[in-house]
Amino acid sequence: MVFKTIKKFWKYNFLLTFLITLESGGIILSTVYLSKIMDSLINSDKYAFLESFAISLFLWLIALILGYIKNIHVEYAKQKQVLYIRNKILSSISVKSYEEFHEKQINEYISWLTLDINTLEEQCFGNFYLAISSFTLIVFSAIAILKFSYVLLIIAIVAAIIMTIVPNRLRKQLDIKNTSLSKKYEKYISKVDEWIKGFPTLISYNKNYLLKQQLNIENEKIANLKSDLGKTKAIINSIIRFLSVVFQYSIIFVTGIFVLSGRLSGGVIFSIGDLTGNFFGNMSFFINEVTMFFSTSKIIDKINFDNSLDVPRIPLNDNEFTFFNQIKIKNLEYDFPNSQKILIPDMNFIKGGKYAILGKSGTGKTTFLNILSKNLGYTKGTIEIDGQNINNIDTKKYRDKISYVKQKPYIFDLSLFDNVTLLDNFDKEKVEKIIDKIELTDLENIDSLGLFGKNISGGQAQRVEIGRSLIQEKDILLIDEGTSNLDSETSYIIEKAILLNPELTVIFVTHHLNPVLEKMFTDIYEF
Ligand SMILES: Nc1ncnc2c1ncn2[C@@H]1O[C@H](COP(=O)(O)OP(=O)(O)OP(=O)(O)O)[C@@H](O)[C@H]1O
Repeated sequence: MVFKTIKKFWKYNFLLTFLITLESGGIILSTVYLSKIMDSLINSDKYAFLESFAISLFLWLIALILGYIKNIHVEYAKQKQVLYIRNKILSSISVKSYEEFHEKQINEYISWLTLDINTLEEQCFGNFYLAISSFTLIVFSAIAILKFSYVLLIIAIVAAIIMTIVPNRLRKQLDIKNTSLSKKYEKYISKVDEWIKGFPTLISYNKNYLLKQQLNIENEKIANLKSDLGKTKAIINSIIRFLSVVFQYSIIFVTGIFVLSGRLSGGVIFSIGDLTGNFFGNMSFFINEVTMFFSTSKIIDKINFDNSLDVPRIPLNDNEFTFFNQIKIKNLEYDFPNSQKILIPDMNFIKGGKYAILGKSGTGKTTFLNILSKNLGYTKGTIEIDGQNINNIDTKKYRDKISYVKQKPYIFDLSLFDNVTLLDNFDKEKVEKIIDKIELTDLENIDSLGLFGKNISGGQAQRVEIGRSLIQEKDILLIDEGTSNLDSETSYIIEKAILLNPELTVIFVTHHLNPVLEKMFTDIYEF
């Protein structure tokens, strides 16, 4: 994904490589002029001294200006590319079905969008531009060294090869450790989320200490992994630095011999000192940067981007789906991955009918509603709507006809209005009518209901969920104990309003069937 991104933004990257190359050229050329400055001093040549001094300074200033322009654009290009990957991650999540989404822990997704993307930004893209800069400095230093003596260049090249090969095995270890740290972070976020959210429960059982105890176990694991990773990085760094010092001194030694034997002028020793410093310094930077670039670019590869291709998935059946007559459930069975089996009784739901589903806890009522709303796919038995198996109906079109009030309502950190409309453009009057119907007018002026509905009661949250499904005006309404937290008077008012809608087909899972409303149901099924 990282390479694809770099390719996609090739114009920026090409421009930056060009700027970096010019900057590096300026730096190295000014260094070459150092030997000229020294030679002019040795020869007491005033004019040559002034000329080479001015050129060297001028080249440095140019390199500084180019560096400034480059730095600004590096940040811009980095952000563009990170934004692109963020968007790709969001697309890959957005196209997931209910089942696909639940294959992973929710916090893994959060980790992709926070920790992983930050690692990419800092360590991967950051190192990419640094590596280009180091590489161009190495190449220009090599050319400059060649200008003085090919023997010196041969030593430099041999050194470069050795420095690249020696810590190779350690580099592979670094890859593995980086990937396992990223996975550990995903689990860590899950744990933090789990125990922080559960803290109010811990308080009421006087078990506050569990928060520290449980999270400290994870903290220690992360700390150990990080220090282990740091050790590997430090060893690689030290090996490269050691080799670079050895080779740098070798070159200065050989240059010294060449100067003493008259093959090179005395001033060269000054340039060669800087050039080898540049060559080996940047060689060790380059190796580190490339190592980090490759090891962190793999972090994002665990995300399956294939499903986020810009083309939409091909619908199973392109025909508009309309519900005319009846839904038939026959021999339906659901097997959970842990081999838990749910057997669902045969049922018929006629259009406009009102149905109650009763049954003991754990008998599969929620599972059935999840299958009927196409959240879960089924393999055994059939669900037919007007004779058409729902497996053959395009999921999006199917959901345009069906609303599902879940057992546990989810409230966003938005106003009541936005929570009901889910940011859709509904007519204001229509929304107000619904808010009135679910008896929540007193919440209308609150800025936000709070994350997970922390500013409202459990019963109010349930009513928001009901309002959300009613405003959509779908043909079929599934309710999973949607009024269980309401007082009997409010639940009576709301249930009655729903049951009085002649167009709506209602399938209502409940443990508290109101005896007065019982006669309004077309049929009652028992699980
Ligand atoms: N993701 C899952 N993996 C494995 N088993 C599950 C999963 N979800 C539910 N179950 C099991 O399936 C059974 C049916 O659960 P379901 O939530 O459908 O029951 P229910 O009738 O709606 O219960 P309640 O009335 O308490 O809401 C339960 O025994 C539950 O343990």
